[in-house]
Amino acid sequence: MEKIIVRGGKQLNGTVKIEGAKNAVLPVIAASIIASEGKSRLYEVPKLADVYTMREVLQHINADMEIHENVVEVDASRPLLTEAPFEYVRKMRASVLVLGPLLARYGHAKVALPGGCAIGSRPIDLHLKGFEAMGADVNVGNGFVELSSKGRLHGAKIYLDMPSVGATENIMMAAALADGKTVIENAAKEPEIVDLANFLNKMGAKVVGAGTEKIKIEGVEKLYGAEHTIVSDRVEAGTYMIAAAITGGDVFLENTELEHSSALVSKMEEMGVQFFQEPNGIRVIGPEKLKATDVKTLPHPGFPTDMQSQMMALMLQAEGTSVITETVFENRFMHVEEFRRMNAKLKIEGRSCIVEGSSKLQGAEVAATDLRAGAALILAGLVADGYTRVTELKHIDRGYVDITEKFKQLGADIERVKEPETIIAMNISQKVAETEQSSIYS
Ligand SMILES: CC(=O)N[C@H]1[C@@H](OP(=O)(O)OP(=O)(O)OC[C@H]2O[C@@H](n3ccc(=O)[nH]c3=O)[C@H](O)[C@@H]2O)O[C@H](CO)[C@@H](O)[C@@H]1O
Ligand SMILES: C=C(OP(=O)(O)O)C(=O)O
Repeated sequence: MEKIIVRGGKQLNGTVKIEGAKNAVLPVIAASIIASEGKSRLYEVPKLADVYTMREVLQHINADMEIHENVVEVDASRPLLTEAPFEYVRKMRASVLVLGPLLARYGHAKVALPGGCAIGSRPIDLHLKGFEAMGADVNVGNGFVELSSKGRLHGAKIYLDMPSVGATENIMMAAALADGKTVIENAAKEPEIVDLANFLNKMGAKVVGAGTEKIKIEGVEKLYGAEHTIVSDRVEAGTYMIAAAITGGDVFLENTELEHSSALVSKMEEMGVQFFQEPNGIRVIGPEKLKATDVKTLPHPGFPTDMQSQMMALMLQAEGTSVITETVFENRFMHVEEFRRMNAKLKIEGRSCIVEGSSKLQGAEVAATDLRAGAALILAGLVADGYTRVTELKHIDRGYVDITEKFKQLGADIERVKEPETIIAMNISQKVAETEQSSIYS
């Protein structure tokens, strides 16, 4: 079994490069299969497990996707299959984003229904409501959702009961090839939605209003391959902002901008953290003492749920009591139990978690329950006494490129080890490791 082992107590300083966003690249790759002519070339693609899963999905349906370092090329000009089985959806829910493109291009799409996951039940009813409004027949059965339309989809006015990111993306992609005009009301406003709209427009689509609550799409007959640079990952950036803050360090985040992280930055400023926008990135300086604050997760531009667990790690070090309220997902507090294993004082009341600050965190063996929870446990490990061993790294690998190397470059005592090789591979503070060996590996 692989583990990330962190020894707390190091202040982080230096520069870290932020990758292209996972939540932008996945829909953009899905959109690239709408192009029946020409290749798409994508830059700043993060080398994440999810990107490789997306390649498996594309290869399964007969599209060609090549990854060369941070550049991805997609050629979907051959006839495609229109079915994606459960093995991909199980690994990565974003596989459902091929529904809109396949339906629009072929009038048929069949994808395994995603189940619930560690953060909630996550239905796709709003995606289906949108497709139905555009003229698709929707059949759900035997663990699959099957969509079909007689001829081209038609434009429609679609109101989303909540601003779902995935539903907005799927509907936008389907509407790009539909006959007539589609209007999505109460659309999601995330920067990743804007990135997808920009890519679709480069492919020949006519999308306006992305980033606002009303998106208008005038359908066209054909889309073409296009070149695009993926927007930078605001959640990866936020994770390193918290790393700087929690260790009282000074970190420069290259390839990111404050504008996409306003809610997080405001909250961290309230806690005493300083931010400086510089030409090519953001400098973050942690204070000597952090102040408590309260946070409620909301759709963008509200505080992102994908930063909730990392924020909890930071609040555990603040002076005073903080409250986090999770409104986006119904069950995104699985990390609370893991933090408690590190001696954190946390109490869940309904959709809120009361976080007692100034915790003397202790290293422990803890499991990443989802990708952000995994990152949050590493952050807590940076300030805990002794060694924190984080397991279930497959979650972390879905969302973070080279997380161990990046933290090490900033000065953290951190290693990723395979269990049998643990003792040999550990070169973190070798002397201390030797003296504490019995407690670390017991
Ligand atoms: C690949 C990707 O981009 N993932 C992000 C995306 O996920 P995802 O697109 O799945 O998230 P949504 O915005 O769709 O989900 C938000 C809420 O709406 C509910 N819902 C959603 C669709 C639907 O048809 N019915 C319904 O009830 C969900 O259960 C959830 O409670 O946005 C989330 C919210 O910012 C982020 O945490 C994820 O990192
Ligand atoms: C929940 C997340 O992703 P996904 O929607 O891909 O599970 C995330 O990125 O935090």
